[in-house]
Amino acid sequence: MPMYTLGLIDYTNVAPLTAHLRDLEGLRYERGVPTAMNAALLEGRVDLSNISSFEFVRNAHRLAALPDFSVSVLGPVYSVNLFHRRPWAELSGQRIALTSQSATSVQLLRVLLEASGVNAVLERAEGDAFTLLDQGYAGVLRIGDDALREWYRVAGPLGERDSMLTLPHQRGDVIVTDLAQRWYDLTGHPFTFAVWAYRRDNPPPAEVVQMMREARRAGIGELGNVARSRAQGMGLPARVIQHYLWNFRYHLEAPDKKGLARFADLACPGHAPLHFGDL
Ligand SMILES: C=C(O[C@@H]1C=C(C(=O)O)C=C[C@H]1O)C(=O)O
Repeated sequence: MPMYTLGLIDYTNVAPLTAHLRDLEGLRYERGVPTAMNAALLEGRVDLSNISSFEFVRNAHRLAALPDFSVSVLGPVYSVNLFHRRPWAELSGQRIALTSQSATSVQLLRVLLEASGVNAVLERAEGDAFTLLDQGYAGVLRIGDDALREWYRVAGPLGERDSMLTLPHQRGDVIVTDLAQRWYDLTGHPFTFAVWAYRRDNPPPAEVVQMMREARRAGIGELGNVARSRAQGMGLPARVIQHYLWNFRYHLEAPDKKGLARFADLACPGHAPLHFGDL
């Protein structure tokens, strides 16, 4: 195989898909946050990567996606959160801090605010949710592992016998709104955060896709081990990580595509038709 570069957004939510990726001759890996991998794919530095679904939609004229890979959820996601002190409906005219790691979640937030008639001031600002709230932001958008940890500071602890579903959404005056849950409440659809995309003129070799499918089967098949190995680095109980992981829909099924199509129309009106490869 000629040199081929596979990009990886290295968040815990993709660990079941990446834990068993193998080395193939000519294959190299490049890791980064979503906005870094979006740019790497569009600029030709990686050949195939999980990227923000919004960037896939925005560049639908030149990209295609693997037909059966996604990071989607139906209902809560736990790691794409708006942290806020005032109720959601009172965020009009208030400043909300956005992470520069995200493309999709920023657009999801815009869509959800607009759907409830809230007109907030969105600004880029880095830092953990609690620090930014203390600095005067009325809301802070966080994604990925940091968002999961900060959610647990609000919602935890989860006892051995507790269910994740009964954890609180508020501690003191800090409220956490899970954006995927809010999307579900609004539309009844799953939400697709990431797809595995490539430039249409550069489809992936079949052996790479085959290896990725084998890795996914192995990773999902031993989710408990994947959760335990990620839990240490995350500083969270393995049972929290395990629930977090099995909650994802990793196969881009028909309901996920419907949700993605709805998001595409809301976030990027006039986009080109979405193209899924026949691989
Ligand atoms: C579920 C998540 O989804 C990620 C969010 C992304 C974005 O906001 O652009 C991109 C890729 C996803 O893997 C998360 O970050 O927790």
